[in-house]
Amino acid sequence: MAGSKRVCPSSNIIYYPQMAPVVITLVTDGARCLLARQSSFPKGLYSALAGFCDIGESVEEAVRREVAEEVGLEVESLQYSSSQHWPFPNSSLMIACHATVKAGQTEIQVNQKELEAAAWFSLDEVATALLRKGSFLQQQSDALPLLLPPKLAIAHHMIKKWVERQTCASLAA
Ligand SMILES: NC(=O)C1=CN([C@@H]2O[C@H](COP(=O)(O)OP(=O)(O)OC[C@H]3O[C@@H](n4cnc5c(N)ncnc54)[C@H](O)[C@@H]3O)[C@@H](O)[C@H]2O)C=CC1
Repeated sequence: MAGSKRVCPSSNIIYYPQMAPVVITLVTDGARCLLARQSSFPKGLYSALAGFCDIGESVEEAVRREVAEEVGLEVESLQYSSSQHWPFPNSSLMIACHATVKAGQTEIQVNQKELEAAAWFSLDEVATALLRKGSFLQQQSDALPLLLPPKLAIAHHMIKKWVERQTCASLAA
């Protein structure tokens, strides 16, 4: 039988492990993709938009709400991509989606409470950053090159998939 649990010996109440669903969305306007950073990220690092699902929300509703809340954009269409267990902060199920916004409605309004910065990046910029093997800790100068999440993160794979789709080519794993 699948599933872990603990039973309280005095009350017999069963406790099951908790896992929080998180949507992570790579937004594109067709030609560019939108990446964002929090002030806690290593210098130069940008990632896809992530946020915990609220109680009662579907994945689709969570994606639309997070994109609107964090960067003020309206999702036109979205597509589930893949998922990943993520142990931080205490077990999340990362649900990765690709989303598009309308070509004429791309002006970003960064929610400063949640993000330090967000910007559109071209295919060239992102493809070059994917090939970069820099260490986050070595970033000292103010003129920082774009850095992307490491291969263990689902965000990396979403960004790589987007580049592959745009170029119709497979990139090295
Ligand atoms: N695997 C990957 O590629 C990536 C994973 N992540 C993960 O996604 C999660 C969400 O990302 P962010 O919104 O940027 O995180 P965050 O750390 O900025 O969390 C935002 C806020 O959500 C609230 N929250 C709501 N439900 C929560 C819960 N069940 N557990 C903890 N906090 C909860 C808290 O108040 C927290 O301050 C984080 O755990 C982060 O590590 C984020 C980006 C990439």
